[in-house]
Amino acid sequence: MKIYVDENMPYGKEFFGLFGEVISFAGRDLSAEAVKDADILLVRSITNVNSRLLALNENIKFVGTATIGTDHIDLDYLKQRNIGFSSSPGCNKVSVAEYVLSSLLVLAEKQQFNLTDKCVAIVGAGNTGSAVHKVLTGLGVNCILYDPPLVAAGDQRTFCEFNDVLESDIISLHVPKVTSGEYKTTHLFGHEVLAQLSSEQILINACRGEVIDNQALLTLAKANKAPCLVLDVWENEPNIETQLLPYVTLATPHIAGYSIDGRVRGTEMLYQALCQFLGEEPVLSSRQLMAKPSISEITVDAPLTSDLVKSLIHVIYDVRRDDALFREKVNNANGFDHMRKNYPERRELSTVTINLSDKNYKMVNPINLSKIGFNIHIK
Ligand SMILES: NC(=O)c1ccc[n+]([C@@H]2O[C@H](COP(=O)([O-])OP(=O)(O)OC[C@H]3O[C@@H](n4cnc5c(N)ncnc54)[C@H](O)[C@@H]3O)[C@@H](O)[C@H]2O)c1
Ligand SMILES: O=C(O)[C@H](O)[C@H](O)COP(=O)(O)O
Repeated sequence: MKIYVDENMPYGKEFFGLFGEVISFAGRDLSAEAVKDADILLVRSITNVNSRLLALNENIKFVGTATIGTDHIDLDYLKQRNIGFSSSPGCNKVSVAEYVLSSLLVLAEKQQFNLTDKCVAIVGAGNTGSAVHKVLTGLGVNCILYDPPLVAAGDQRTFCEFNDVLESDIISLHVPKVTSGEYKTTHLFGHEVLAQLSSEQILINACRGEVIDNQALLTLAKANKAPCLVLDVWENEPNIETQLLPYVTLATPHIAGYSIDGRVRGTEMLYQALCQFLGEEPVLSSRQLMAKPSISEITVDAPLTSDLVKSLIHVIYDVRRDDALFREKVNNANGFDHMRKNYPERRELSTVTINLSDKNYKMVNPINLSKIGFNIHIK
């Protein structure tokens, strides 16, 4: 069996080599000719899988994407051809939440505000939106949720209206790319909506670039009328509108979900889905493959103030590293993809145990370190 696996899928050879010959490929330039003899095709978000890519292939049985988003896959076409499919829902939701958390801590420090005085509107309350909700409420931050499809589906949580979103101090976007229909998300934040926001507000996009009209944003930014921006995703990646960069406070090349834990989880979820598709029992897990994190324990001997909690989070992940690297590399040839391909190791907070005394832990109310993601060991 020939299994074509994107070269940026960690442990792809280890997991998928168990089924047959693994052929790795660069995701952006995959051609129909190159995959014409694939039995299994495993991609990331940068490969469009459609009738054009699979036109020369008569054997393909299964397509998988090690990502949450599926907007690069023509699911109707796969169904028509009876090709099995799996994505990796939720694989990197914690990584995205930790990206948002780090970004807000950086902005609170830079602009000298207290996050617990702010209201965060989470647009899209699925896997990533809910993970963002969990970490922020773990810090004691007030959040509201906006998600009309979930309201229509009977989700019992409390949801707000779009007007409430526009009035929030901070807006964080977590919707899929949907190009048509009642719940269309492309240019959900177009000129008219963006023009209603003020420079006092913060707008974070860590879902898909097309959810914000980047040209409208640039026009408003040039007129000093844009909100404070955190952009991980952009229209037309990797050929993004670089004129936007000076107006973006934290800018990164679509790496919010790039903790190694999240990326490996994506591969492992595909492995499990493929085992199920082929009727085989899984024999390998990421635990057997992944290295121990370089920091696995931190001992805290003082009362946990919010400043100390911020330092703990930033020891593990500080988005300023990625923002600096991006600004340094973005104008090089293939700068956007180069940084994604060579992304420095980043672990999730759950790989770290915080040792602290019962007395010091009680001091952190209303901060809940476990909800934020750390393991806690009370001495
Ligand atoms: N930057 C990154 O690295 C990164 C990582 C993971 C996911 N993503 C993107 O984030 C998206 C969301 O991921 P998820 O795991 O939360 O997906 P999900 O499917 O679990 O949740 C998406 C939610 O958005 C809601 N939604 C859909 N249309 C909406 C609309 N018009 N208005 C408000 N809500 C709407 C859905 O009802 C759903 O609850 C993915 O589709 C992917 O594109 C980006
Ligand atoms: O949808 C997702 O899971 C994310 O956008 C994912 O992190 C994108 O990473 P890529 O597949 O482009 O490497």
